[in-house]
Amino acid sequence: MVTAKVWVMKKHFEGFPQTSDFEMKQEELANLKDGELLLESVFLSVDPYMRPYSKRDMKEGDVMIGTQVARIVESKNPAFAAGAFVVANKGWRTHFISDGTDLNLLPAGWPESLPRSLALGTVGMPGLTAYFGLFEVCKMKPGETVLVNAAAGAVGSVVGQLAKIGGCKVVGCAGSDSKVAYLKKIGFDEAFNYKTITSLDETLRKASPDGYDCFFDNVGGEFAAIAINHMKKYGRIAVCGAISQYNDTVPQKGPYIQFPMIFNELSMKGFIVTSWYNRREEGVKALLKWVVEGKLKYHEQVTERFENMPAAFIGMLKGENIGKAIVKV
Ligand SMILES: NC(=O)C1=CN([C@@H]2O[C@H](COP(=O)(O)OP(=O)(O)OC[C@H]3O[C@@H](n4cnc5c(N)ncnc54)[C@H](OP(=O)(O)O)[C@@H]3O)[C@@H](O)[C@H]2O)C=CC1
Ligand SMILES: CCCCCCCCC/C=C/C=O
Repeated sequence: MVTAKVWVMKKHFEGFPQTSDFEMKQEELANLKDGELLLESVFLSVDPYMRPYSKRDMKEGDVMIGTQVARIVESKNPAFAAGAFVVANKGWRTHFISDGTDLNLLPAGWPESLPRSLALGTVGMPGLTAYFGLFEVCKMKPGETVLVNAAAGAVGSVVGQLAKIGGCKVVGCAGSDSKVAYLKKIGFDEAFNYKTITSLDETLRKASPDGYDCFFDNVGGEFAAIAINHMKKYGRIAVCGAISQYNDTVPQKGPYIQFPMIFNELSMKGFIVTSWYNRREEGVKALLKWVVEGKLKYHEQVTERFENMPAAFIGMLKGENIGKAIVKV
């Protein structure tokens, strides 16, 4: 009999999540039936979507939602061998049982030199968000200028690098000087600390006096309200996230966007990455290839121990991560 540790959301978050909103519990797993697998989580992901999705989809006492890279400990399913690694969507759990239908094996030929945790980051859901958001939603073209916020994070750092690979000028912002230095290191043309500038309007104008063709928006709120006025004619905005609003208890009221939308004939499209998962394999293959070739750099903020899942989640929401926030069990 295997005992799994799980983290439940004890209480719905009010404003910023607190460690006291979580509780660690134990779950006894049943013996395996034919066709089933026993898996242990090796790396778990903490992501911004968990905050708004907890409000929309979860009730108090539910196991926290989330994905993991897991190792198959025991298999009674001929399609999966013990020892193989998969990406699963089983929530904050150390161990779980699956019938295999909801698992994705790591791509064949995953290089030994690459951390498997990349399957939760640059070569996983956040990387795919950047890939489909930039190429399909923004419809980025060579020679254009791309703006991205939360640029040093899991999605933003890939957006900037893919835009460079695609022959664009890239402007990014992040919340600390060390993040700005990281953006320069991975090839951003212009980068600034949005917390220390005196005027976002002036900074955006200086970084690209002609404006922006594409705006990959991870932040929403006031930043987006100002950035929209810097779009070029026929500019495209991918509404990917709104992290500046996830912990609000009172909804923000912003300036209205109709004038810049009309006068510059802008396109603005929200998207959810999983809607593109019919092309997941294509995206994973492309991202893995760029990583292996050294064209797509990655950084991970690894928190040790399953016990620290809530701290890692809260830290990521506060901006403590450069690159992808990961927990190593
Ligand atoms: N639509 C989709 O399918 C998907 C959307 N997303 C969205 O993409 C965005 C980025 O996600 P991801 O890359 O995983 O996360 P990150 O790795 O970027 O981590 C979150 C970052 O957000 C920044 N941040 C936090 N609060 C604020 C704030 N008030 N204003 C500005 N920045 C803030 C912090 O960086 P800093 O120090 O720079 O402030 C923090 O490090 C999120 O909005 C997320 O919800 C992600 C995946 C899929
Ligand atoms: C099969 C993997 C499921 C992971 C769900 C990820 C959904 C992300 C959508 C994000 C929205 C905003 O952050």
